Order: sequence, then C-alpha cells, then structure tokens
Amino acid sequence: MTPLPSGATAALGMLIHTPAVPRFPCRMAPIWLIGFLVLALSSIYCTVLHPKQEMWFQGLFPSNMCPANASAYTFYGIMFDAGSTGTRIHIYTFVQKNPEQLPELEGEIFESVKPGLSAYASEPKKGAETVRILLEMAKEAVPPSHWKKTPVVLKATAGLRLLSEQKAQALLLQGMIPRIVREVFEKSPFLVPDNSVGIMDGCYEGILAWITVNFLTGQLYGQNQQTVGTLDLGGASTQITFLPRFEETLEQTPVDFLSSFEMFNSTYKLYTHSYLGFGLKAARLATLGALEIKAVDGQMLRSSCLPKQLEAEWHFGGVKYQYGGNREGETGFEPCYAEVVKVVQGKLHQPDEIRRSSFYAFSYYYDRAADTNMIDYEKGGVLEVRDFERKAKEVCDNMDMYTSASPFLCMDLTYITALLKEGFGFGDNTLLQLTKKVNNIETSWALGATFHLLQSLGLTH
Ligand SMILES: Nc1nc2c(ncn2[C@@H]2O[C@H](COP(=O)(O)OP(=O)(O)O)[C@@H](O)[C@H]2O)c(=O)[nH]1
Ligand SMILES: [Ca+2]
Repeated sequence: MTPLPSGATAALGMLIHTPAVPRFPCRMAPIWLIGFLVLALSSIYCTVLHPKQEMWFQGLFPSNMCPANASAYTFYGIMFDAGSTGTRIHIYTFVQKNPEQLPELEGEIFESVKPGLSAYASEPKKGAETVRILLEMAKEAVPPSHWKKTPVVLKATAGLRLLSEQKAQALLLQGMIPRIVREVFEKSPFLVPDNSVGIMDGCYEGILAWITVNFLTGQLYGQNQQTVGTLDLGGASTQITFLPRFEETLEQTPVDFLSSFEMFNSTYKLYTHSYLGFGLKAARLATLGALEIKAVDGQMLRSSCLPKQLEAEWHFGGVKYQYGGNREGETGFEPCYAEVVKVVQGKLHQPDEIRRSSFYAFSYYYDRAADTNMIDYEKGGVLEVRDFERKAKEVCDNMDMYTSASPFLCMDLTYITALLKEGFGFGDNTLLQLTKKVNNIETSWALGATFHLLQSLGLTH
C-alpha cells in the first residue's frame, strides 16, 4: 500500500488518539470533530487518493482546493498507434503548472501487441478486442475523475492501407475495423472525439514524430533551439523529416515535400516525406519480387540475401509467402546489395543538406542495430551510416553464424544500408542517434499526435 504522506498521517493520528473527554467545551465538540475530519479527509484526498480514485467524499471539496501539482492541473491523453506490425497504446500524463507555459509531460504508460490490425482483416472483432484489452490499461492509469475528459484516439498508419489495398480488403479495413473499434471506444468511459478512429496521412506521421523527438530533447522551447531531423522505419512505410537550414534546400525541394506546421505557438516549415512501400517488411516483399506477382500462393520466392538452404513461410498482413535461399546461385553481401538496391535506386528525393546533418533514427533502424549488438538494447547509441554497411557485410558473408534468430537479418541490414545511402543519399559518415526512448518516453509520432489532439480540443494552449 502507498504510505500516507506525513501530513495525512499526523491528522489521522490526532483523530485516533483523541481523548474520550476532550478539554474543549462539550458544546464545541461536533465542530471540533468536523474540523479534524475535514482536515484529515482533504489531506488524504489531495495527496494520495485524488489522482487515483473516486471517493464518496470527493464532492465535498471544491476542485481547486488542492495545492499546485494536484489534479486540477493534471490531464491525460490516450493515443493508439495501429501500425502495420502491431498495435500500441500510449497513455500520457501532463501537468499544467502555469497556464502561460507549455504543459509538462509527467510520464507515459506504453504497451504493444502483435500482430497489427491488418492481420485481423477477416476477423475484425478479434482485432477490436486487442484494442479493448489495451484500453483496459488506461482505466488503471487514469483516475476515474478524469475519464470523461481524457480523449482516446486511434490512428492507423498508411502501412495498413497499403496492405489492405494489396489484398483488395480496403473496404473491410476502412469500414469494418474502424467501426468496431469506435464501438469499443464509445463503450469506454473516455472522451471520444469526432474522427477518433482513422488512417493518418503519411506526411503527419513524419511531422508528429519530429515534434515528439524535438519536444523530448528540449528543442521546441527555451533558447538555442537546434532541432534534429528524424528517420522512422516502419514495416510498410518510412519517413524522413527535418527543418531545413539553408534557403537552397527550400528552393530545390518539390513543394509536396514541404509542410508548414503550427505547434506551441511556433510555425515550422519542415521537409517531410513518407515513402509508402519502403518500410522494412514491404522492402522484403519488393526484394523477393512478391509485389509483382498476382498470386503468391505456392510460389517459392528466392533471394541471395537469404541462407542458401533455407525454405520457409512468412505470414504478413494476412498473406502467406514462401521464400528461400539461392540454392544454386550466389549468396552474400555483394549479390544481395545488387538485389536490394533496385528497390530504392532513383526512387527517393535526395536533399543535399542531410549529408551535413545528424539524425535521430528509431523503430526498425533501432531494432536491427540492437539485434546485431551495434547499440545497447536499452540505451541506444550513436552510429555512422557506414556501421550499418559494415554489419551487413559481416552478417551476409557469414550467413550461417548470424541468421538463426531471423533469416532476414542480412536482407534487412542491407536494405537499411541501401535506403540510407542510395535512397536518401546520406554520406558514409553521417551520424545517426539511435533512440527508443528519451527521458523514458517512447520516440514515436504518438506524443506529437496527442499534443495536436489536446490542442484541437482546447485542452491545452
Ligand atoms: N519501442 C517502440 N517501437 C515502436 C513504436 N512504434 C513503432 N515501433 C517500431 O516500429 C516498427 C514497426 O513499424 P510499424 O509502426 O508497425 O509499421 P508502419 O505502419 O509502417 O509504421 C517496429 O520496429 C516497432 O518496434 C513505439 O511507440 N515504441
Ligand atoms: Ca510506425
């Protein structure tokens, strides 16, 4: 049990140790007793119970009676990220200490489930059930007194749309799953805004992740703001976002790669783009040639990026793929790179400026770097682009030693190398800050999206 703070213990103690015959005149006893009762209850209420649970005596106290930092200034936001490979819930707690200042992010509760909603295309109820179970966590995390004013939103990333289109199930995904998820939301005690379930535009995905990282690293407030660019590599799509420093970049960039965005009373003109079909798993399919084939069932898809003797099945987005190594032909980094580079070469815009900047990279960049011990799994680390290439060579040229955990490790590292170098045009020595969390908060578009949501609902300034 949470120990009572000293003030509350003292008040209770006085109540318990009250002499049977008080020295106060009898006439005064009820007032005296009520005084202590109010003091004790208010002390417990403000310091221990109020943020956590609804009490019968809650209505006795005005909402602003608790000192600063208590619930009058605390608010919450719930954001679901329905990604192509999994569904995640982010429950944020904010504290507005001063109406003039930005709210402070006090903490996050994060949980994820696999697979993503796209895997439930033929059983949408089961998919919605994964959302309901995650939402139960929010009931634990948010005090009941705040449920009605805590918004809950689910955004599916464009990756889900890509997969659904591939399977010609767009109607099902865009209609059925959102409807059932919305029902789950409506049945919950939380605030369900209009458009609470929807597909997020790819350009927002990049902008909102950029806001998250720059907020968490303290670049969106205070002086000497030096924003950092962000790289997100999902299963189906990948995003690059940065604030251009040079006029030439703005001049040389196609207009649909530039987006003005207002947040915390500042306007940012960002370079941002989401490449649909260039996520790590979509790239595997492209490398295997699966996207060009109409009926993949029964077709063996082979690649020099896979162990020679391998023959296996892979279920992704509700489709079964059969894949294997080049039994007769070559394997290793060189032939693999030649295969993978075709997926990216000439297909991405290359802004000159990024060669001279460093970037924060997360999601699959992080996972694959951690899987191969290039960075610490918990703390992350700093790498150069050439480190991915070095590791790709090591893994692909010694496939038997490395690929027992995932047969795709060589292909994935080679794809990351090709994407960074041939795709975006990064230099070998461009620095990448691999980050999963900053100050214990997940680096994901979800926080930026929650700020945006709270702002649009007028819940923050
Ligand atoms: N730790 C963590 N990983 C995330 C989060 N969001 C996405 N990922 C990672 O992103 C990758 C999958 O991307 P996903 O979002 O499913 O695909 P998308 O729909 O193409 O963006 C995996 O490596 C996940 O572990 C997050 O909030 N926290
Ligand atoms: Ca994602």
